[in-house]
Amino acid sequence: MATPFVKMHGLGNDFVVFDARAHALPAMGDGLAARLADRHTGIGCDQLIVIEAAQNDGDARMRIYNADGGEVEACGNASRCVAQLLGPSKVETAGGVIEMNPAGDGATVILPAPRFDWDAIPLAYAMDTRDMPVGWDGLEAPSAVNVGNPHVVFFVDDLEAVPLKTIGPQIETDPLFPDRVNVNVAQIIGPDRIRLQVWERGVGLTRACGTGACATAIAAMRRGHVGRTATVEMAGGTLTIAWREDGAIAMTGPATTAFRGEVDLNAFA
Ligand SMILES: N[C@@H](CCC[C@H](N)C(=O)O)C(=O)O
Repeated sequence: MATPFVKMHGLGNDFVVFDARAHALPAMGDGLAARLADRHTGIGCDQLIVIEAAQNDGDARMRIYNADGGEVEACGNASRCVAQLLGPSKVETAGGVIEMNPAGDGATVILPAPRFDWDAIPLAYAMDTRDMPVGWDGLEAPSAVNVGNPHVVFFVDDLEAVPLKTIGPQIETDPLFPDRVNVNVAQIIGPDRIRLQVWERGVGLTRACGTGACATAIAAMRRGHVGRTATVEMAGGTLTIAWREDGAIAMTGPATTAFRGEVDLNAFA
């Protein structure tokens, strides 16, 4: 039986979105999400998104699967895409409730306040998460932030000089991060401008990472590198991140529908 999906992206970070409220879906665990995400033998995407009925007071629930098939807590770029599909709403995720405010060809989404406690990242043992006394091959003293999902952020003078494709997977799987981690390498290029490259947990290098942009901007604000609003420039484009007075994070940027299709999920079982 054919199941409809929407192929969307936020700045080139791409998603296959299913609406399980309208069409019953098989469980995405057990490798189904990874098979659908495969760019050679599946539909192809960085993350697979399933919209479900809300479990609490929200309007819907969003479940997120990385390309490796692992279910994760948050996805910033997919949140803006889901905002386009659902309209103004509150959406439950494993990383907290996200407020969706679609506008034009994009959205502003409000993420819960960032967490900095070492065991909320989580890290394997206690340490200062603003200036962590750790390093890997020249990448030193990062910050760690949980914005629904775990991020480590390195500030460097020359982004191009960092071999993130090589060092990203080493840091992602370091025992310091028991849930693994998204690895952000950032260069401050102005009082309110940051350049960023992200090695995403469970995916690899992506053209943009919404939660990475949030985590990086928050880490830069916490260190006093930028003010309470900053733009974050990535290979796929730019997001604006504001750390609001109430502690929540507002992320603004585009959300694009590439095409709509149908897939026989039995073929991927
Ligand atoms: N692309 C995303 C992040 C998706 C989840 C991440 N790879 C993780 O494992 O936490 C974004 O736009 O935030």
